[in-house]
Amino acid sequence: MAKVLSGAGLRGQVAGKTALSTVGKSGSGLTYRGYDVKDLAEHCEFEEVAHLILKGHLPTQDELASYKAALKGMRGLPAALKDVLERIPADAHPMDVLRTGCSMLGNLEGELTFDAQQQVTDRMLAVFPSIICYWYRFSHDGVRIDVETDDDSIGAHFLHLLHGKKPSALHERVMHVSLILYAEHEFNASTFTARVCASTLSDMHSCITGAIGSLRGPLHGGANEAAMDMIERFTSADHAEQEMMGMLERKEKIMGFGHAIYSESDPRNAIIKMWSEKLAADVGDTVLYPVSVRCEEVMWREKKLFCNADFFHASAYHFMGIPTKLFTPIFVMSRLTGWAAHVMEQRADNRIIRPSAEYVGEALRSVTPISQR
Ligand SMILES: CC(=O)SCCNC(=O)CCNC(=O)[C@H](O)C(C)(C)COP(=O)(O)OP(=O)(O)OC[C@H]1O[C@@H](n2cnc3c(N)ncnc32)[C@H](O)[C@@H]1OP(=O)(O)O
Ligand SMILES: O=C([O-])CC(=O)C(=O)O
Repeated sequence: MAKVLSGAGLRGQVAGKTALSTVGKSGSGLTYRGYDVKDLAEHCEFEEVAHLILKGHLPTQDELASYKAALKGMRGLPAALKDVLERIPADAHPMDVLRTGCSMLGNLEGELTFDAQQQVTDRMLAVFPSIICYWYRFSHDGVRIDVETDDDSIGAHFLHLLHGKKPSALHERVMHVSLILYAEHEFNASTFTARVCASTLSDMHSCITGAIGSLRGPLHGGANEAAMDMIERFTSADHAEQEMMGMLERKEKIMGFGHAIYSESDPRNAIIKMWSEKLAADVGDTVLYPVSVRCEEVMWREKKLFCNADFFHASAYHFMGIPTKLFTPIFVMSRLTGWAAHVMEQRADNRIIRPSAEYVGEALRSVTPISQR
């Protein structure tokens, strides 16, 4: 049964055109430029998908090699950006760090004309893992890390900087899958933020900085972090069930479940769940994965609510030793591709986005002089 899309939150209203992805179309849950996300997650590396989304086609072997080499060469941080990152306290939220980092990059290496849009996007793609890990390691471990690794991929670069050693092949593969799953999703809240900003003919860094702010909230990208905070409180599957029933009775919102567009499942869930199970076996987990599975069962049985892309990302990232507060920044490292491609698409056929409001305030009245109020 299709979800009824109407009501508040602009639900069900077409707000523009896109050739980038389809969300919730029957027969293919999610496609990027016509390719099923399942197919992409099975056969591709994230950089191939980034190339597809940003440059319009899946790369050849040579194109991929030169794209990766170009990205590898752009991982370094300007000194002024390092200075800024070193001043941000350890208890800041990493999403705020990334928002500031992106904005500062716009001051140092601004997009002077739209001809530079691909170049500034590639630079952000290469440097976001460096920004987040440089700040994290400096503020938490007191070390100034060298961010210019020779890792083959963005995901491996991130894990290498975070843990100080090259990741295993399994972890690198999971990062590819995760970044592919998060890369693009039509007119979600953060992408729409980016498009609204783009429609004023603003610069790429402003569009992306705004989108990071929208992704941060727990109703959107922040749900992977919120889901982890919840599941790590549960000591067993039975305990999870008992607590979930209480939360449902109290009508609490349970993060990582439900979706604005999908009605019965999020096609990304089965994929990340399968990798979470593999990682659980790899680390010998006997609690977190069974807890997560029970949460999924209870929510479906009680409310017909299903896991969205965020829920099994929580356990998967945890099994790879990633601190919970870095979960949503990983989403940014990936969704940047979708955001930037939407900015480019908006610019290519632009009209300022400016809807109307239904006025529900006071009728016309006159101002009483301040002495008489
Ligand atoms: C990658 C992503 O951004 S995916 C989304 C990540 N966000 C989350 O996981 C946060 C939790 N989920 C939610 O808050 C919502 O499901 C959203 C924001 C994703 C979608 O919101 P909406 O489209 O407004 O949800 P929808 O209209 O389907 O809600 C129907 C009912 O189910 C309830 N519901 C929806 N999701 C949940 C949930 N996770 N837990 C409990 N109840 C829920 C709603 O409160 C609503 O109840 P009501 O009719 O009594 O008011
Ligand atoms: O589409 C949405 O509303 C949220 C979502 O799943 C995403 O942005 O990946």
